[in-house]
Amino acid sequence: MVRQNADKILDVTGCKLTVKTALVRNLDNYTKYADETSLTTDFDEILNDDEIKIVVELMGGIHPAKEYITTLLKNHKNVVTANKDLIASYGPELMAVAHENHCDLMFEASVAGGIPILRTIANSFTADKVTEVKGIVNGTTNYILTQMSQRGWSYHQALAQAQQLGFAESDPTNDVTGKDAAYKMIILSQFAFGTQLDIKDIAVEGIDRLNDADVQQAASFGYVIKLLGIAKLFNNGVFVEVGPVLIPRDHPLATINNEFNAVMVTAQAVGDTLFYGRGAGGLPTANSVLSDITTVTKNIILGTNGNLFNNYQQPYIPAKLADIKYPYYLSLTLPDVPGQMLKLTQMMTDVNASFREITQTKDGKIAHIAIITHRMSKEQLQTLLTKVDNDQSINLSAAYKVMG
Ligand SMILES: NC(=O)C1=CN([C@@H]2O[C@H](COP(=O)(O)OP(=O)(O)OC[C@H]3O[C@@H](n4cnc5c(N)ncnc54)[C@H](OP(=O)(O)O)[C@@H]3O)[C@@H](O)[C@H]2O)C=CC1
Ligand SMILES: N[C@@H](CC=O)C(=O)O
Repeated sequence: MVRQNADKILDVTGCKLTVKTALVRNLDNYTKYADETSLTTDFDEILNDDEIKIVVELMGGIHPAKEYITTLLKNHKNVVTANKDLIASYGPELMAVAHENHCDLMFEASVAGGIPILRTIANSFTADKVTEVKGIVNGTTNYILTQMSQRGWSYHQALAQAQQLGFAESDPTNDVTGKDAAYKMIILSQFAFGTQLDIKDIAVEGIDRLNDADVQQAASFGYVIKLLGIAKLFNNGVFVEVGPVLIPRDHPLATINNEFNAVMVTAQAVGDTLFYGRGAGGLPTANSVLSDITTVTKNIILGTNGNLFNNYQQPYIPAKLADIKYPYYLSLTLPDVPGQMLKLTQMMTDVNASFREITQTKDGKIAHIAIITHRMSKEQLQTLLTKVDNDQSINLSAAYKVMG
């Protein structure tokens, strides 16, 4: 992209960009690039090169990326990164180092790949109050769910293909367990609400324990299951969660397939807005990296480096469990003997919850029950789940939020 769009970049920024040096671990693996850029295994070669104004970190992981970026910023190099693990965990610390050293630290590609969502929230929602950001922010899991439901692929076949296509992280554990989406939701919350959450503050569930039976059951209720990140204000308290969610079939988020991502930002004045695009893959991600690089370049020309990518900072006040309300999908099995359903109904009544839809199928002496509840608070849900957990005969396999 730097080469192909060199003229346009020159027109817009006033600079010709060149990829001068690439840091690699093993020179032998990268000889095919040796003609177009200088390769090194020595980080100091980049650090001490005064001609290099912007360093792009795309190695991933926390270490040594954090140490490299800190050293670079302290040595007045601007940094662009796509590293959500690092920014979610140490973003404010690194941004402070950038600011102190009058450097830019930008990370548009860290959330939703090719969708320019961070700069949009930072610039275009400044004067509005964002009340919710929710969406599909992991391309790998959305690709897996799509291939499983549309092509009948197995989970492992779909994951292997997502790795092959370059969507998955080098270790895909964070993708499938929801941790990658959680990191992205932490960054989105920084921009939307100004708050810095820790991954420990967030309930995170992935698709690795999702049952095909629940996908089918959700479909017969009229829903599609997607791995959704939700960051929402309830009475001004912040609630962030990642997990499988039942989305009504006709909702825009239900139609997002493959590696595509979509982020819905809701704000008081503007209402709902939806941003859609490829959330993973080399070129879409490169577009976001290049948008950061060209922004930093313009700042270098204007002498305006050192402004924070996100200026909004607020204390983190968690939402109260009693305020967080959703309908829930519950999937349970219990012995098909008289009195069991009555017991379950009593447990629901005890926590003031009620059924919106319920279906029962039988498999020998076991009854499978799928329920959609009316809206209930997280506090009610937790009490109900504890009651179910304490009952030896009832086995709960899924408790997912329902949208709408
Ligand atoms: N893939 C995607 O769609 C997206 C990725 N991202 C983020 O972008 C970053 C890169 O992702 P991706 O390209 O998929 O990851 P890969 O694992 O495919 O590539 C990482 C590269 O970094 C190199 N590397 C790792 N550690 C070092 C080191 N210590 N020194 C030098 N080189 C190193 C690896 O080299 P080697 O050949 O030696 O292994 C490899 O070439 C990650 O932070 C990821 O989360 C963000 C948005 C989308
Ligand atoms: N592994 C990530 C890549 C982009 O962030 C994903 O699948 O979304």
